[in-house]
Amino acid sequence: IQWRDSVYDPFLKPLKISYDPTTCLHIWNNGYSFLVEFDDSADRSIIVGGPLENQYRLKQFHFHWGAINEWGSEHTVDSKFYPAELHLVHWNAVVYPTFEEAVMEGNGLAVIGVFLKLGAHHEGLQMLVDALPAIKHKDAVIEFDVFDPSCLIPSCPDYWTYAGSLTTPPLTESVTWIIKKQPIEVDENQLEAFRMLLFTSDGEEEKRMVDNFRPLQPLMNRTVRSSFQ
Ligand SMILES: NS(=O)(=O)c1ccc(O)c(NC(=O)NCCc2ccccn2)c1
Ligand SMILES: [Zn+2]
Repeated sequence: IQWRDSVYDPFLKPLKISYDPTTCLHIWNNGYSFLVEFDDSADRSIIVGGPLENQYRLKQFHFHWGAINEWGSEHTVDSKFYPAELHLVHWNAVVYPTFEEAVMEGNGLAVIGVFLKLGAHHEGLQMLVDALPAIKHKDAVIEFDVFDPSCLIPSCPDYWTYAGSLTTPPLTESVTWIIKKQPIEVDENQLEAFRMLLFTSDGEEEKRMVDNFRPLQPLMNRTVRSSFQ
């Protein structure tokens, strides 16, 4: 994202986020990141508005991070990397019967990206951090009863939005990206906790889960719109 090249779109609406914390199911290590998954069998945790034509259901959120604080995010702002980036993944259950089908279609997914910057301790994130030792290895999963992911979303309503893809295989061009302008602050211990996770299963030679971000890709002829002037 090059701030000066983004185009203010006055027709962009505020993003409306309504999450039900009791839809939280479990937290697990999938060997690429750690993710918190939600019950998406009904419209209980949804987003609507912003650049979106339909409402989208929350399915999971996960993070990408670096081995050191100099990099880790999958988006940059004026070529600046953040040490980590949160992705809240939603799918268009109005139009598609399943997430798997939505993944293959242009208006199938909406992912909210939130930058993490080094700073103050983040109380809401600490609940996740406290669970990480229990899911150190690939395929480890623990129950996670109640968690409200809106505590991880900055209060400032400003965002950039553009049409993009999944950042991991299958890399399908099905994502309306909504990147929040304001980062959330987390402290060094919290970032270090992410870096204690492993890509590897229990019993395998340990490989620390770090640098699980996709390299920057060319914007080509895409326009990034901003919801703010
Ligand atoms: N990183 S992202 O673009 O927000 C995103 C969102 C929802 C997704 O299902 C995926 N990708 C995904 O689940 N891929 C299947 C598992 C996998 C395969 C290879 C690398 C990482 N993860 C990525
Ligand atoms: Zn992601």
